Amino acid sequence: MGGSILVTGGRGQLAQSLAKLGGQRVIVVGRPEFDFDRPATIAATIDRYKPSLVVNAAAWTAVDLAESEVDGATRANETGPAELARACARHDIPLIHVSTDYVYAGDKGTPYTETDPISPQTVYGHTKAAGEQAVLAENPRTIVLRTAWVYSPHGKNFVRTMLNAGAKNPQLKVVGDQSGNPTSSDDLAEGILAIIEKLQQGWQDGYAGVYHATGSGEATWHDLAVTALQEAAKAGQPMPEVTAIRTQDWPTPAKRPKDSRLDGAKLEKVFGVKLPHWQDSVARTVKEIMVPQKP
Ligand SMILES: NC(=O)C1=CN([C@@H]2O[C@H](COP(=O)(O)OP(=O)(O)OC[C@H]3O[C@@H](n4cnc5c(N)ncnc54)[C@H](OP(=O)(O)O)[C@@H]3O)[C@@H](O)[C@H]2O)C=CC1
Ligand SMILES: Cc1cn([C@H]2C[C@H](O)[C@@H](COP(=O)(O)OP(=O)(O)O[C@H]3O[C@@H](C)C(=O)[C@@H](O)[C@H]3O)O2)c(=O)[nH]c1=O
Repeated sequence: MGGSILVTGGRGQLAQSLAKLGGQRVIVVGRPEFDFDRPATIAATIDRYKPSLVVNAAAWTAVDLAESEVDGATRANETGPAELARACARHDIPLIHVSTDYVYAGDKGTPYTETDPISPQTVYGHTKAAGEQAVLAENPRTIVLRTAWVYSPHGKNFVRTMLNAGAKNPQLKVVGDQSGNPTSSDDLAEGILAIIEKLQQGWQDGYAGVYHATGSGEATWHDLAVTALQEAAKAGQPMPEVTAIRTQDWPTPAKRPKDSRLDGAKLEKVFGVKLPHWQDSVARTVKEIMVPQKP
């Protein structure tokens, strides 16, 4: 398996991190060339590039909007990935498909392991859960990575939202009763590249299945906001007052899991991959965001 690595989701956080860190082997495709809303583009892209492995980093990630845009979310998160997995299977191409902590209900009270039952509570979670099942069924060489709370210096993510909000407002309110594992998009990309290196030594049947792949350590959204804003303050941005609020005080169309912490032991055991602690990675990411722009 020495050929190219095809990454879908071109302008997205994870695809951009893989493009940055993966070297010349990585080919990134995005819309309009590769579009889950136009299913003919899926097999056509595989036939065109004939990759040795595919990473599916394309998805509908607008959690609240998915509640009212069920068809679009279903095409991007379920039926599109199913077609992609079929196209890969026809050519024996391994597929790494990225999924989410939002497939869990969030009421377990301790970190989830991969054998715990899933119980999505939102359209986004349902479509991602159905996508996981579909890709695993369509291609026997599929690895599903459930990640969570992804942030990066680019794109739309909670860390950037907080930095922008903190630059404009002296007071912010952020939920402090939802827990999870913040994950740097760059760290996840490094982890995926390490998995691919292992796969290059030969596919083993035991590899197929679901893995948790998140940053080490846990946080509430309030913890994440405070850490990001403290790092920004070190670079000169005024530090706002950040009040921890309850979920019911920040109503959203889609219900977020209360506690979606994921246990990453399986990924470490099978592939030797453990992602860095979120606090270190948030500090690095905020520094990257705060670099003064050249005039
Ligand atoms: N962001 C997060 O916090 C988390 C993400 N994940 C999962 O990680 C993966 C990567 O997420 P991330 O990089 O943050 O996502 P982004 O939202 O940054 O990027 C998603 C990409 O998917 C593309 N896309 C959306 N719909 C379609 C479609 N119908 N056809 C083709 N491409 C499409 C978008 O294209 P365009 O630029 O053209 O709009 C975008 O480039 C996804 O599977 C996501 O579910 C899991 C947990 C947390
Ligand atoms: C912007 C903001 C949000 N919140 C709350 C709302 C919500 O409960 C929580 C997170 O907000 P967001 O809507 O930004 O994050 P959200 O879109 O729910 O993030 C999720 O995205 C998808 C793609 C995933 O797969 C998940 O792992 C997760 O990262 O913070 C505040 O309390 N204050 C704020 O100022």
